[in-house]
Amino acid sequence: MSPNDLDTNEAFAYILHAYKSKCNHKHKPLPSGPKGLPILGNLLMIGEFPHRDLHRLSTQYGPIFYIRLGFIPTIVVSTPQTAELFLKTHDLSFAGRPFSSAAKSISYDQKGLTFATYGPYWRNIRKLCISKLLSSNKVESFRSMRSTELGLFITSLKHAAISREIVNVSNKVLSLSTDMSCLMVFGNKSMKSSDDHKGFQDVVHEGMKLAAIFNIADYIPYIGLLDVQGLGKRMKEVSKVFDELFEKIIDEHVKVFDKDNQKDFVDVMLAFMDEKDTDFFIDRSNIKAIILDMLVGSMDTSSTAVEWTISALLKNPRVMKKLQEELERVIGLDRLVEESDLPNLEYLDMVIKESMRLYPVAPLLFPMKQWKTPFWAIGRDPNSWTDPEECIPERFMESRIDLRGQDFQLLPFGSGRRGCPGIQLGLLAVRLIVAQLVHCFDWELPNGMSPDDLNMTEEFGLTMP
Ligand code: HEM
Repeated sequence: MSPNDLDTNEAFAYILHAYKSKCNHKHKPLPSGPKGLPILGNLLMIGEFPHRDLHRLSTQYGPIFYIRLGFIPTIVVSTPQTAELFLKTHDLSFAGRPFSSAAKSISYDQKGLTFATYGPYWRNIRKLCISKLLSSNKVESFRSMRSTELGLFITSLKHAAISREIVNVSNKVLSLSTDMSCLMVFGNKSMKSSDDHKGFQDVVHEGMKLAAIFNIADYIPYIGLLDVQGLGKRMKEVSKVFDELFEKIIDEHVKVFDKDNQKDFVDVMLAFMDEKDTDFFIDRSNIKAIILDMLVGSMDTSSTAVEWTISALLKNPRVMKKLQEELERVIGLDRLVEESDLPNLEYLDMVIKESMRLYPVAPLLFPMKQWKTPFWAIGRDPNSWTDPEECIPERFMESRIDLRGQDFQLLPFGSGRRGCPGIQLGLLAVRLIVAQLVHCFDWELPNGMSPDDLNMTEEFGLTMP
C-alpha cells in the first residue's frame, strides 16, 4: 500500500510511524515524494520562490509528501486538513523550530521567541511576551502614540498629494511602521544603526532575508565551514550591527530606569533582568533577543500586509470604491479614522482577510522542525475557495472564517503553540493604516498605468514584500 491510498488521518499516523521507525529501524518506508539526489536530496528543486515550488510538487505528490533537503527529512503538507493535523491534532510533536545558522548567529543562539527550540525556555519567554508586552492593556497604552504617528504620516502624504508628487508608498508605510515599532519597543524613533551606510530598516530587512534563505549549510552541515553562499559573513555583519545597537539601547535605559514608570518594552523587561524570584528570569542577552523579535515581528510584517492590501485595492477598483463608500458612511469626510471606528468597518475587515488569503505575509509560515506548509497554496486551494485567484472580499460576508488560527484554510498568523503572539497589534496596525490611506486619498497608479499591468509578483523572504 502506498501513502496515496490512505485517507488523511491514516496517512498522518503513517508518517509518525515512519519517523519513529526511521530512528529505530532504518529501512521502513516514508511517504512518497520526488526522488532526490545523493547528499543534496531535493534541494535543487527549491528555487527563488520555495512556497511556489512546494505547491507545484504538491500538485504532483498529493497533500502530504516527503522530501529530503540535504540531510533533513521533511514532510510537506498543503491542504487545510493536513495542516490541521500538524498545527492542532499533533501540534505538540511538531512545535519545534529547526536548527538555523541565521537564528543561531542573529537571534542570540536561538534565544529569541521566534527561533527558540520548543521547551521550558520558549514557554517562559512566550508567556512574558504575551502577558507583559503584547497584552491588550499594553497595546492600548500606545494608542495615542499610534494616533500621533499616523497623523504625521497622513500630513506628509497630503503635502505630496497637493503638489501631485509621485510617492513611494511602500517606503513611507515601512517608515511609519518602523517608527511606531521603535517607539513602542525602546521609546525612540530616530535611533540609527551604527553602520553609516545602512539604515536600521535595511539591516532588519537583510536579517530577515538571511533567516529565510535556503542556506545549504543548514541542510548539509559538513559544508557549513566553507560558507559557499557567503551567508555566514553577512550574518556576522548583521548580528554585529544589531548587537551594538541593542547594547546602546539597554545602557541608555539602565541609566534612567524607574521600575514605577515603565515607558516601553525595554523598561518592562529590565524590571525582570537578573531577578531570580520571578517566572521570567532573563539576562541581557535574552532581552536583546526579544527586542529583535519585537522589532522584526512588528516592522516588516504590518507594512508588508498594508502594501499588499493597497496593491490589491489598486488592482481591483470596484473593491477600492466599495471600501471608500463604507469609510465615508461610517466616519464621514470631516475627520480621520480612529481606532474606536475599526469594529464598525465590516467591509474593511473582509478586505484585509481577502488580501491576507491571497498574499500572506509569511507564505511558508515560519520554518518548522520536520515539516513545512506552503500556506500560500492553502489560501488558493480550489477545494476550499471558489474562484481562488480572484479578489472577492464578499466571500467572507456570510462566512465565520476568521484569521486567528482556528480556520485552517486561512492562516496568515499561523496557528497553535507557535501562532503569532502579536496578532492583535498586527491586525490593529494593518486595519488602521489601510483605513486611513483609503479614507484620506483617491489612489491612482503612476504614469497612467492600468490596474492589469500592476506587477503582483512577490519577493521571497520570512515576510513577502
Ligand atoms: C500583520 C502582522 C503580522 C503577521 C502577518 C504575522 C505573522 C506571523 C506568522 C505567520 C508567524 C508564524 C506562526 C507559525 O510559525 O505558526 C508569526 C510568529 C511570530 N510573530 Fe507575528 N505577525 C504579525 C505581527 C506581529 C507583531 C506585531 C509581533 C510583535 C510585536 C509579532 C511577533 C511574532 C513572534 C515573536 C512570533 C514567533 C512566535 C513563536 O515562535 O512562538 N508578529 N507571526
